Amino acid sequence: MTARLIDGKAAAASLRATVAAEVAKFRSATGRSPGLAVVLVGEDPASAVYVRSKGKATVEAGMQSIEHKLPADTSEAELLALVDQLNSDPAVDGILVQLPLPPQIDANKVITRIDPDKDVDGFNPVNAGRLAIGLPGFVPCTPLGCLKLLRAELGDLAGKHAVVIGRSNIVGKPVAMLLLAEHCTVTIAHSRTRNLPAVVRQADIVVAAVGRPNMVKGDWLKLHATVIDVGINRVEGDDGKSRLVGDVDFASAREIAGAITPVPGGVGPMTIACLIRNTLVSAARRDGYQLPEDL
Ligand SMILES: Nc1nc(=O)c2c([nH]1)NC[C@@H]1CN(c3ccc(C(=O)N[C@@H](CCC(=O)O)C(=O)O)cc3)C=[N+]21
Repeated sequence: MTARLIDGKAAAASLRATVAAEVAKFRSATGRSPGLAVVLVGEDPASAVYVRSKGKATVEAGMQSIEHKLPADTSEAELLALVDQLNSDPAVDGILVQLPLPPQIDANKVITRIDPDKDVDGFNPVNAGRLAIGLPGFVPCTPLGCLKLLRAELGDLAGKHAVVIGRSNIVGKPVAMLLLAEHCTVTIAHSRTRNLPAVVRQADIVVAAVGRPNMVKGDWLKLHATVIDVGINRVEGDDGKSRLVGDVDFASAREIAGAITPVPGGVGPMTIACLIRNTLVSAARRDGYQLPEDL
């Protein structure tokens, strides 16, 4: 039997509709709209596409989108000054500085400068620390999207063995922290892991976030494992056209997995839905407004 497809596009549409309904209530209660500031430095075409879809999702949810496009030669000091200005702007509830940044700018410095209580990306060290020790804060959007898909698919995750492949600060580490908080047994595998297929074969849940096209093969999987593919790799197909593939070899994996996310249409759309979710959560916290617990 082939795996169930986990429809991230549908789950994202549903989360976005829920957020939009809550934004409408927030607006009538407080008289203002949540605001998300997105900062793009330079003109990397992929980043420009993402920033556009974030802006569109923000407006569709009834929130205010504040876009700052800066030239590629912007200095670190100029970007830090903009972050300071957004930190102190009461209309701004969320700040996202699109990564990657040009080489003259130290991304860690910029991320650290964002007010942790406006850090809807959850990349500031304060929010990474809050997640690690179980305090409320902002959880990075892609990991949160993965968790929401897993909960919808599996329900309670307690006791499941999750193998996270990849240890980045933006996906691997935070997704591992979230799964640990859900009482999973968590293994973090990476490029130096020995006998990766044997490690992955132990997993009830596989989260692949390494950025290597089609790396995880079907015969690495335990029968009926749940597979979350975070990879978004642009590759050239047999027809010479470019297409998106994940970190999981979808064709072989779907024959063994119990459920699997496609690429595109899996985790990606959830990332954006969670961004607008985090922005609403930020606005609500800043105004002392009560949202439903399970948003
Ligand atoms: N500060 C910061 N925060 C981010 O969250 C952030 C970032 N920088 N830099 C770039 C990555 C990438 N990212 C994606 C968002 C949506 C899709 C998405 O919607 N993907 C669609 C298709 C996209 C397509 O067709 O190109 C899908 O997978 O179905 C993918 C990737 C957010 N990022």
